Amino acid sequence: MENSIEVVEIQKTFQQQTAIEDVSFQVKKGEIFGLLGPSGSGKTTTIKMLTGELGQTVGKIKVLGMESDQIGSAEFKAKIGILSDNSSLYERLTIYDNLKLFCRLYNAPMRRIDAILRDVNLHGEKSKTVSKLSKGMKQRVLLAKALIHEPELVFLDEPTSALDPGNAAHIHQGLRRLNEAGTTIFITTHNMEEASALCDRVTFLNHGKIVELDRPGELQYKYSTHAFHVETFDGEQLVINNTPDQAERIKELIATNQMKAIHTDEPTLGQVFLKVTGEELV
Ligand SMILES: Nc1ncnc2c1ncn2[C@@H]1O[C@H](COP(=O)(O)OP(=O)(O)OP(=O)(O)O)[C@@H](O)[C@H]1O
Repeated sequence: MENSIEVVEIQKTFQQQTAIEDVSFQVKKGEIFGLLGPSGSGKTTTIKMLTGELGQTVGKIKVLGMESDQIGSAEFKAKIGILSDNSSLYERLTIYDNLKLFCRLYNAPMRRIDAILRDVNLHGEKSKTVSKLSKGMKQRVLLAKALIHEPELVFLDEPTSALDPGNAAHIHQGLRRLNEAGTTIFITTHNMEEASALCDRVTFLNHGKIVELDRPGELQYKYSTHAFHVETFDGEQLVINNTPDQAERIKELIATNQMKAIHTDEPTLGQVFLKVTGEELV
């Protein structure tokens, strides 16, 4: 399958400090790929290198077939969307007028505005002035701005960090629809539930290095003890190994009507991160 992003052994050093060290990965076309890591692990630095805002100190980056010398060009910018800390809006204009300006800038059809406003749950608020919006509302307008020109690849740096659970869920739905229509999505987050729910594959970044990369379900399986946690009607909590010699025990609990509940021992993605790095993802 074609790759939208190819990163080979990159390193980024700021003065004396190495922020990214020997990082390699590929993002397939049409994938939702999550870059996960705690604060300071290098997520934003990675996005900035992928979008041309920062150059890498060492290594090779290819995005949508373009190499470092073309990354950041007008042709490149027309094909990607970015939501980051640096994204900004015209505070004195309304939501609608902001999006109208960005439509003109990107040569996107004006009819996109209503559709994108519905996706970010702001259709009823389009006449409001940006300076009067809450942080979460501004974040949603910024997301609309990143997507207005229907880019084939979008970079979203913590897209739902300022949102309440209802609006985060609405954005997730919108991102899934966008992805189903063919857009590749590169997302950074330290929200493990968001990553599990959205991403086809995730990579864990810790102190600037990749420590895992796989499908969320595969990582959960890999770091599971594969035991069953059983609760009986007597209130007993049992841990039974998933091995052939333990099958009789489970059969007996069911046959004697003692089995109240049974769960597998799959860790959450956050617990996997803790197991891999010894650090909490906060
Ligand atoms: N312009 C810069 N100059 C010097 N150091 C920098 C610069 N930008 C980032 N760093 C350092 O690089 C490391 C990675 O920072 P980065 O912002 O990429 O982390 P992050 O994972 O995005 O964190 P957060 O989740 O808090 O946004 C940090 O130690 C940070 O201090």
